[in-house]
Amino acid sequence: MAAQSKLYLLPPERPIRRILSSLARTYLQHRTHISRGVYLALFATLVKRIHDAVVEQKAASQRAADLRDRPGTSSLGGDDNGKNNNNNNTKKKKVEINREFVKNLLRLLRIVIPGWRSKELRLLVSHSVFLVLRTLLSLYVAELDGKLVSSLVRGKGRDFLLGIVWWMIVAIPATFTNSMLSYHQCRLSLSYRKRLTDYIHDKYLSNMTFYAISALDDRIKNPDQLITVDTSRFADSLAELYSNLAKPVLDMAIYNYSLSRSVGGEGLFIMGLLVQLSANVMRMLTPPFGKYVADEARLEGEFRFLHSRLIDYSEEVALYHGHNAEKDTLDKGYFTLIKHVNRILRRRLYHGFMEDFVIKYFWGALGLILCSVPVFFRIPGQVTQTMGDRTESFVTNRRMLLSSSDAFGRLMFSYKEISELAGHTARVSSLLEVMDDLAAGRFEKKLVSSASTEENAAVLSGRGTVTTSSDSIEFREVPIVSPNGDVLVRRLSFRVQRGDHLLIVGPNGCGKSSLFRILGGLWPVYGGHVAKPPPSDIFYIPQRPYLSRGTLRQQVIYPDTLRDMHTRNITDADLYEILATVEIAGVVDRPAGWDAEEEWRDVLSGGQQQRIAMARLFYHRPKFAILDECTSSVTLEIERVMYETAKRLGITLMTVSHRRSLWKYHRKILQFDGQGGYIFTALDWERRLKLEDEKEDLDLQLRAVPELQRRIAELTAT
Ligand SMILES: Nc1ncnc2c1ncn2[C@@H]1O[C@H](COP(=O)(O)OP(=O)(O)OP(=O)(O)O)[C@@H](O)[C@H]1O
Repeated sequence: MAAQSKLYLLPPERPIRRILSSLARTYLQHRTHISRGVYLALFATLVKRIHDAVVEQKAASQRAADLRDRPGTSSLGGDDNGKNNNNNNTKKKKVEINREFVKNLLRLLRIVIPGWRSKELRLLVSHSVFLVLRTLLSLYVAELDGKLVSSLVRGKGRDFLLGIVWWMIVAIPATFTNSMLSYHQCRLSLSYRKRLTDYIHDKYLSNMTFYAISALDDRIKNPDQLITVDTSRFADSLAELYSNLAKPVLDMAIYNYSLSRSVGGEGLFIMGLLVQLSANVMRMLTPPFGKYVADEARLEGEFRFLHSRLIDYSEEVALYHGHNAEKDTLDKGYFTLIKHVNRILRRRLYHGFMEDFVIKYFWGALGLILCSVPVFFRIPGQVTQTMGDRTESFVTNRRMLLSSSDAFGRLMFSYKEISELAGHTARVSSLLEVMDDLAAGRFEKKLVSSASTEENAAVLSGRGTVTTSSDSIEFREVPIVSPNGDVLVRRLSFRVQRGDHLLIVGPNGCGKSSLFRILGGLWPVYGGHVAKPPPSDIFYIPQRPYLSRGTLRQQVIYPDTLRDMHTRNITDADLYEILATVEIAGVVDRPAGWDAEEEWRDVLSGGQQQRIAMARLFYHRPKFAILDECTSSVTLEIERVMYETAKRLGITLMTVSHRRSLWKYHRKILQFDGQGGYIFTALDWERRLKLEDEKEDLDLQLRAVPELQRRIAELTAT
């Protein structure tokens, strides 16, 4: 053993060499104990770091909980009786590889890999099997390479040829493994995306989150981009990272083990330290790529939104000849995006330069030094004598080292990839977090200055109640408050029973539509009590009717499906009759009839769209209908037909309109003055019309007075 542990230094004459030689001898005598000590120390450091991290994580969670529980920073309730969160200090989150990232990533991982028996885990396992297979094959190829070169150096043609045959045979499983690896990566990415999209869709389309996210909250500007693009990028990045991390880690472990056997564990350890040191320096100099990625995704989303806005309003913009103004807006959006992308490119350039220098050249030199160890030093337990053996060991070691340093390089590069994953994780997590907050009734919106007055703040801190089993609609002392804290009406009280057709009037922006948003459960109730029938008994028709994607039939029965229609025993002939009532049955005469699919918003005129919306009301026959300026584009005759049919079907109408022609269909009136006041009373429409006519006459006469005075003055002067 002592003889084996002898280290030969060439040449060992000088005193310093002698000291080194005796030190080496002492080391070799106690080699096992020293190694155990070093490994134990490393293990203790690792345990301590993990313990510190856990303690700090707990403290951070406690701090976050304290902040959330503090009065004034969170709101109560959900759906109908929540209230606004007045916390305007929207946190600017840093995108970094920190505990927050790990926490978010773990949450997303639980979504994309929901359990031990999930398809995703099975895919990961088989992916890992192929990863191990590939590393083992590469190891075998490294040894084969060494043997081939050794046979060449020794001039053994038969061995060489045999080696080549093996080389070709190994190529078959090797190439298959490579293809399977990329196949698994793509499958994993797709599965992750599907899981995440399903999860987000479930949340986004429940509790009216899709409405609240844009109307009641300021934090997410473009949920469409987050759901479509960022989710996909996160899935790609996660699937890619697994192979980019798992493979190099595995490679490094296996290659380093094999290398340590031929070049000695000490050399490898020292080299590992040097590499770690330089890696730390590199990490410190690495720009925050995660934040850059998140910012780029946000800017891209904003730029896309500007384009989709132009498409939505193309007709209006074209009629205004607003293309130059729109071009300015688009150019500005694009410029901001490109400026950011250019900044990232420049950072990548400097970073790439540093990375290449350290990884390829500095670590390459270290590798060569390491490979030379068996040539200049005798490693305990190794017998290296002939030129052929030395060549074989050098070639094998060099190949393994190249693979190992390539693996380490990839691990280093993967720091950048992890940063980018942190960016995608932050984006997707922010969406999930906001959706959770909205579901719990916590909103963050910039408030108007008037919201901070004492009186308004008192209104905003209140909380109302809602019941959904009433046969009438009643507001009892309910404040009308816009999402940004503007108190439009302090206490509104009225009651509409079935048959009490209600007309709502008032100046623009006084809160007429807001009343319906509160009634529909879109806005929170800050006080008083709202009693209403269940949602299925109230139907809403806006001024600009919503036309969904799908067939003509689906436009009339929306949001019912074909199956719902059949359950209700309604046929196409019934639908035709409904369309005939509002004089729009002609649309069915298209070639595909009821099954015609078009972008209905573009192919129907404004008036036709309003008629379809009215037909929808007659199909559903609810107990109450909210008609928000929904006849503004149709003739008085069609309007008459619409109102009379609705009343005949027993629908109680709540109309917002400035048209006098509609007064006669209503019994009650709710009149806002635009200053926060209102009158709720019976509507004697004939008397009211007469009074309005009289008032208009007097107004006209009053307007003529200055002209008459001027004329009298002229006549007096002459
Ligand atoms: N999502 C929103 N976020 C913030 N403020 C809003 C929102 N929707 C409406 N408001 C504000 O609430 C106020 C009342 O709006 P509302 O739509 O109820 O007016 P309206 O009386 O129906 O007016 P009009 O006759 O013009 O339709 C307006 O000042 C408007 O700016």
